[in-house]
Amino acid sequence: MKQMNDNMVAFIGAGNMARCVIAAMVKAGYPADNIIAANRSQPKLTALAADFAIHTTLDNIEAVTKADVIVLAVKPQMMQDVCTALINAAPEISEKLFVTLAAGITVARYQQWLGQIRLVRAMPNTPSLVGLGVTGLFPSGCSNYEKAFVDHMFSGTGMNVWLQDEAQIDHIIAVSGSSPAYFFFFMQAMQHVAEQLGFDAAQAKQMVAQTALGAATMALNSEHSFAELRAQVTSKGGTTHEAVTTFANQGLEKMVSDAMYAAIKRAQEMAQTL
Ligand SMILES: NC(=O)C1=CN([C@@H]2O[C@H](COP(=O)(O)OP(=O)(O)OC[C@H]3O[C@@H](n4cnc5c(N)ncnc54)[C@H](OP(=O)(O)O)[C@@H]3O)[C@@H](O)[C@H]2O)C=CC1
Ligand SMILES: O=C(O)[C@@H]1CCC=N1
Repeated sequence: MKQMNDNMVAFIGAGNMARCVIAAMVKAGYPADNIIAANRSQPKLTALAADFAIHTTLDNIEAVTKADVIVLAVKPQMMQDVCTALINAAPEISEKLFVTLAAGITVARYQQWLGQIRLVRAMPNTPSLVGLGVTGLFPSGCSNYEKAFVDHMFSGTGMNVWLQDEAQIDHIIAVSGSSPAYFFFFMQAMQHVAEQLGFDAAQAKQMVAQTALGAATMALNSEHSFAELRAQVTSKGGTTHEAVTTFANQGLEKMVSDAMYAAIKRAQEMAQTL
């Protein structure tokens, strides 16, 4: 068995999420020399090589042939074509460990395309880029060493959550995979109003992001529930009460619930159709 950091990890697809995971791995001390990224076009590879000194190639087959661990990081709609091309060109890769980042593609589907592979479905999120992500992990057919390796591989992304049931991957998409976008949307709306109120764009963005960071840091370091932390801000008869009541009256909780269930429904639909 190799030492963990001696495994060669190949990313197939070098887009947003691959970059986030690679950044987290390298920052956590994974040797850049043992990471290779393949992409169908050059620009993102050039940037990854410049930023992290990893190996890169335009040839997916070259990457998987060199790898011990193959990370599938293309869009779900591309996945079947990519997997089929890989297995046809290099059937021996079915003995390697696979990790997939894709939403909405089940273990059963990968097995149709690639055979009885050992696979971890991973669901990271973009804050992995700064080591403050959450990654859901669901293993299928893996050894304890392989699970330990994947845990190690994602340790720099932030927080790993191992899942017992494949359906929970769709749930973690709603809770943490997609949710950075919810917070960015909320912050975008706040920035817009801050600008209407006369703050310049850069200042408004910084004030909103700093407040979000402060609130999240308080919550992470506090025993209090979100409701209790909210109560600490909300003076009786004061300004916060008016703002929060406006959210409540306009159905914020239902809107959040509807949005999260819509994300889950979409993942389930993708699992039926891809
Ligand atoms: N973004 C996110 O927040 C999250 C994404 N995911 C999952 O991660 C996966 C990737 O998403 P994301 O990084 O956002 O998508 P991107 O579009 O940013 O990245 C996909 C990359 O795949 C490349 N690509 C496409 N076809 C091929 C091919 N045949 N061979 C090699 N490379 C190819 C694209 O190249 P090119 O540059 O030429 O287009 C692109 O760089 C998805 O399956 C998604 O479900 C999971 C969790 C969170
Ligand atoms: O939007 C998507 O489908 C991907 C999966 C989770 C975040 N982005």
